[in-house]
Amino acid sequence: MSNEIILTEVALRDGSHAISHQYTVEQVRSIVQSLNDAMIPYIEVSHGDGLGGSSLQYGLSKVDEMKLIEAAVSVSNFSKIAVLLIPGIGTIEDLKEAKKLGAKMARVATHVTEADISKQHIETAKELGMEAVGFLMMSHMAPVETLVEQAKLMENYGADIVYVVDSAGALLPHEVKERIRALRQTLEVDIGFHGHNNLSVAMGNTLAAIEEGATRIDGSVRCLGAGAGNTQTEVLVAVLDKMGISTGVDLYKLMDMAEEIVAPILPKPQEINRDSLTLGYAGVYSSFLLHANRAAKRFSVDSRDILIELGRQKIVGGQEDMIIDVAAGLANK
Ligand SMILES: C[C@H](O)CC(=O)C(=O)O
Ligand SMILES: [Mn+2]
Repeated sequence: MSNEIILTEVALRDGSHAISHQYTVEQVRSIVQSLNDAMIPYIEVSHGDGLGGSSLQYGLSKVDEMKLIEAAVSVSNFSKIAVLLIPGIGTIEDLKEAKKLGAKMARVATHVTEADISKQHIETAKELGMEAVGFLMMSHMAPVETLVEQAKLMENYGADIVYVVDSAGALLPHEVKERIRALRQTLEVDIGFHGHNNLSVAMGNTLAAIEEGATRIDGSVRCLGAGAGNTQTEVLVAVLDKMGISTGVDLYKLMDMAEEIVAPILPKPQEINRDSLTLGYAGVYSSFLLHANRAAKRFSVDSRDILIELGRQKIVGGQEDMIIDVAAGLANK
């Protein structure tokens, strides 16, 4: 277990799902400024579904994400700005534009069995002089051997770090352990973990990942992420400090910004309610939560039934239109 952990704050990307992609330039500026003051090493800024995500399918952004990235870069002299890119949603051109605006890290995300589509994006990120991260989403859906094989592909393409991403918040601590352990035994590069708190085990999963050798960890202040949110960054910093693990982050400053800057912009406190619990229970992509809530209202069906059916059909990111399909199907039954 390492005694140093490098954190990436994801509220300005994963949290975009929770606020229906309505971040303003002013909000991004004040959040980044205060995260920078608290010495958070990396801050991710993009549409919730990554560069190019603003669309009818995924949800329209209030403000062009390039403007948000530009604002973030303009107020951070310590923190590095990261962007998320899902090949097929975001393009190489989007990545070049983000790099031009000052983004330093590209996190290239694919479904856990589809790492091969990340090749040109990881290679381009490296050619552009960016740090490249391979981000294997919905990691609960593949056996450990497949995860290892896919992570190895990302490493071979040039990724500096490969993440196990528990997009559905469905993994339990022993499952995180076996995944991180297997990656640690196989890969040369750093291993990361990104959790969601739908089953209330994001913190336990994160600590399990760290125990097995993960050194790059994601969190969101006030759990501002999709579903019930991510591992809560300010809590994680406190817990790691108690364990003698250094993050370099100023805990009081992080607590203050969470309370005074982030809490007031939450539409409602992030909590595990029956819908977010169902995400973790059924193994459904956390960003489907608000889409399922809207579809449930529109078709007068129980959102839990929609989520359970999406889990049964193994619907993954990029198939948001299936949420409507499933809801309409349930309404017709
Ligand atoms: C596009 C997704 O929201 C990426 C992510 O944060 C996850 O899979 O979890
Ligand atoms: Mn996430």
